[in-house]
Amino acid sequence: MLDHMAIEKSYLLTSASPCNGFLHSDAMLDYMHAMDALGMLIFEMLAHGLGLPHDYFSKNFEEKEATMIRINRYPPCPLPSKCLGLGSHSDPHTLTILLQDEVGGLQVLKKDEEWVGIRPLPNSFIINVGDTLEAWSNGRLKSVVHRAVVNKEKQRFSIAYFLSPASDMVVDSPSQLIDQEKTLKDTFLLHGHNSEES
Ligand SMILES: O=C(O)CCC(=O)C(=O)O
Ligand SMILES: [Fe+2]
Repeated sequence: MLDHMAIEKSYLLTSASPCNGFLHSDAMLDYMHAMDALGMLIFEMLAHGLGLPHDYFSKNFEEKEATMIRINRYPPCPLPSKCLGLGSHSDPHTLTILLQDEVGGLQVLKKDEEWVGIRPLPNSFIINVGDTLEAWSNGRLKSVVHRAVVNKEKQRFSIAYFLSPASDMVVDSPSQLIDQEKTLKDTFLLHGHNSEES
């Protein structure tokens, strides 16, 4: 079952992570399959909202060799302002489905360059549009810049599932999303933020 999935594990700040048992487990594979299904549903809703055929995005995700999962662990830090949790970045993929625990630490950069904390909500996912989907939608969907900060008391976990189409697929904006105001050139004007992570 693993052969069509690329699994990347990343333990931030430590290599002694209690996540080890989860990797390669049935629970992990079940989780990834559930995220694939949720991702396709979201793609269909986005396509509908953009006036595109319902499978416009989702039909490109048969190949999953570039889709990956990452488990992030952020240990507590006595001097949080001096610690790098996960630095400022946008996700380069299409969609990120992020599950975070109750600790909190995710922040999003608003247009006015202010960082705002994303309060954890029980039983919920955070869905990020990535750079590839921003380009694919000719800039209609925005890839958001975000980071994760740490705190003094509690360790924090998050699980990020990054959906990607086949790695050799040419991402081309549909003609329905190109007009006088949104010329195709805009597609390539992705914000210059660093996508060093993910
Ligand atoms: O841990 C978080 O809340 C953010 C994780 C993230 O942005 C990532 O893994 O790309
Ligand atoms: Fe991210």
